[in-house]
Amino acid sequence: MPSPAYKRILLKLSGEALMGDDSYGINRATITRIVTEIKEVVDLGVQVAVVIGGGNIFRGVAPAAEGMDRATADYMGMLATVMNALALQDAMRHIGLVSRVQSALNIEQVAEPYIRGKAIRYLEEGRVVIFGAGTGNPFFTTDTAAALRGMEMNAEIVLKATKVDGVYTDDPKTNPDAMRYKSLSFDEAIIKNLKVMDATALTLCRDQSLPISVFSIFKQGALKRVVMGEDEGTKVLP
Ligand SMILES: Nc1ncnc2c1ncn2[C@@H]1O[C@H](COP(=O)(O)OP(=O)(O)OP(=O)(O)O)[C@@H](O)[C@H]1O
Ligand SMILES: O=c1ccn([C@@H]2O[C@H](COP(=O)(O)O)[C@@H](O)[C@H]2O)c(=O)[nH]1
Repeated sequence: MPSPAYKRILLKLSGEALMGDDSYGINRATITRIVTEIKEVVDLGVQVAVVIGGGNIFRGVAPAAEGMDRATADYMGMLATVMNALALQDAMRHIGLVSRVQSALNIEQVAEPYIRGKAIRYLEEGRVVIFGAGTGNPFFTTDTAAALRGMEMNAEIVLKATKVDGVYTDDPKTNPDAMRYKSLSFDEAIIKNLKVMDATALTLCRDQSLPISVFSIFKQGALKRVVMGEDEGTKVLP
């Protein structure tokens, strides 16, 4: 029986992926499928830390945020990720997966604060740690939070589970001729401005030699295939 390629991963889950076919919010069947896939890799002995995005909730209120002070809108976005983190934890509990939510914003009646040592301890105990509220700072994204927490957790790789099945030469949603990379370097992704992940996140990962794997969360079994080191999605490498 082949063993997983990684002992500890940082999984960045797209907030929008939780919508399933709905136009906003959290789709129950979709979140259940996603946590079931996470459980499969936890059952292989892989330590899993999760950073969750907020696009499914935040983009729904985006029209109201128009013209709003940027930092205020960003705090709203971070709170949206806390809601997703709680929903994810609840869905995990339903399938018998034990997790802990840590928030980068102090909201202690709702979630424990982010404490690096405690998070690492949870991972060593086989618990999934879900990081909410991104980095806790406006003007950043949850991709950057994934890079940051990935480094802090000493994860071997950041897995970006998103709506597309890899990094393309151009945005595949707007350019049907875009071609998918099997792998590419951080420098290439940054220089060509391939917007699948923001430049701050890419630069952080490059500087710390933390590889990234981009794959589709809609593709059944893709997470497990990436964890097993199989050919799936795109790898961004130092
Ligand atoms: N060169 C590219 N290759 C692949 N995807 C690209 C590229 N350029 C732009 N994209 C777009 O980037 C999107 C993924 O990044 P995005 O930040 O929007 O999502 P996310 O971080 O997964 O979600 P969320 O913000 O909801 O958490 C894809 O849906 C795709 O349309
Ligand atoms: O560190 C962070 C992370 C997020 N935000 C805000 O939240 C939303 C939702 O995050 P996504 O990465 O787009 O899923 C984001 O648009 C920011 O407004 C933040 O300010 N700081």
